[in-house]
Amino acid sequence: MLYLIGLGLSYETDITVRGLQTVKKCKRVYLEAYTSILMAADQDSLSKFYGKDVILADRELVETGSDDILEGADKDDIAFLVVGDPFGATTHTDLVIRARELGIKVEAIHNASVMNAVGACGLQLYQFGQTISMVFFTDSWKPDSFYEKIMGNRKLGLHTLILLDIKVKEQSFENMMKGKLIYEPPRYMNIATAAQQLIEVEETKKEQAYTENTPCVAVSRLGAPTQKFKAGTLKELASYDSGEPLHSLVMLGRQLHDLELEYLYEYCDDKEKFREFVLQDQEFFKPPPYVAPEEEWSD
Ligand SMILES: C[S@@+](CC[C@H](N)C(=O)[O-])C[C@H]1O[C@@H](n2cnc3c(N)ncnc32)[C@H](O)[C@@H]1O
Repeated sequence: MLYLIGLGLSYETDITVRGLQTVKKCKRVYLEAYTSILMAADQDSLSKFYGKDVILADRELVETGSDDILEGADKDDIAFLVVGDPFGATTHTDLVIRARELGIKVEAIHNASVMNAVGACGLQLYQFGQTISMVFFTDSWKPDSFYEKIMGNRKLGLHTLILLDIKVKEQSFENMMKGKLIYEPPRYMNIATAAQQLIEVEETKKEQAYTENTPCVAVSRLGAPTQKFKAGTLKELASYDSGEPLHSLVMLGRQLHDLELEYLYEYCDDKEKFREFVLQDQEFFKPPPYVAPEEEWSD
């Protein structure tokens, strides 16, 4: 059996009881180590906590070497650990499809994910539209397909959860050209970079999917002891020091409920100013007032 086990967001002890019992009985335990990190634990502390070896599974192993992970899983139990929930954000459906092809049974043991824990900032999950991902821009590569998705969400008045790039086991262009297998230190996008890149894209597109005064919420280290939220405009967050990773950003939609706004006041510098920005931003994509059709009266 292949078990996909969610680890939750921060501590080694965030695993569920059933998840832990399962890990303990598995012959091999893999830790997916490239789409997220546990902020208060690592491979060694997990290994110690479970009392068994934990094998790091990088992107290459998961995407091209999945048969190694699945070897023997028709007879033995194998665990594949995923930070958050196995089906949160980046899903591991490829691995499940491959297991099915090989006749291997699969079971998922779920846990909290950024996709639901983000509700801790006070915004209601029901009011979110499509989630988007933002990658680090380079001088020559600035992928901006997220812009249309934000536009779509904002037209419907919905909030947008923006997940930020993580770069692990990346090679520099120079080392790649020289054929040297040297990896750069891991990089995690912070809130200021994400806000600056959003502003840069709007300045290029000029379609006003949002403006630099659009209110957003910075969500840092959800579920960790140092969890923090900051509400402000994109421009304000473009110079915000968000500290250690991980971070996500939420851009507000027009349909902000009064209770959501009241909750956010706790995280902004100036309530009145923030409220003004919210009201101003709600003018975008506001549907025209309803006009009843003229009734046709016939004698
Ligand atoms: C590709 S997603 C993986 C999500 C994970 N499987 C889950 O279910 O939570 C990784 C991105 O989600 C966001 N993220 C994940 N955990 C977070 C946390 N605890 N606090 C803030 N953002 C987080 C970050 O932007 C990070 O780069």
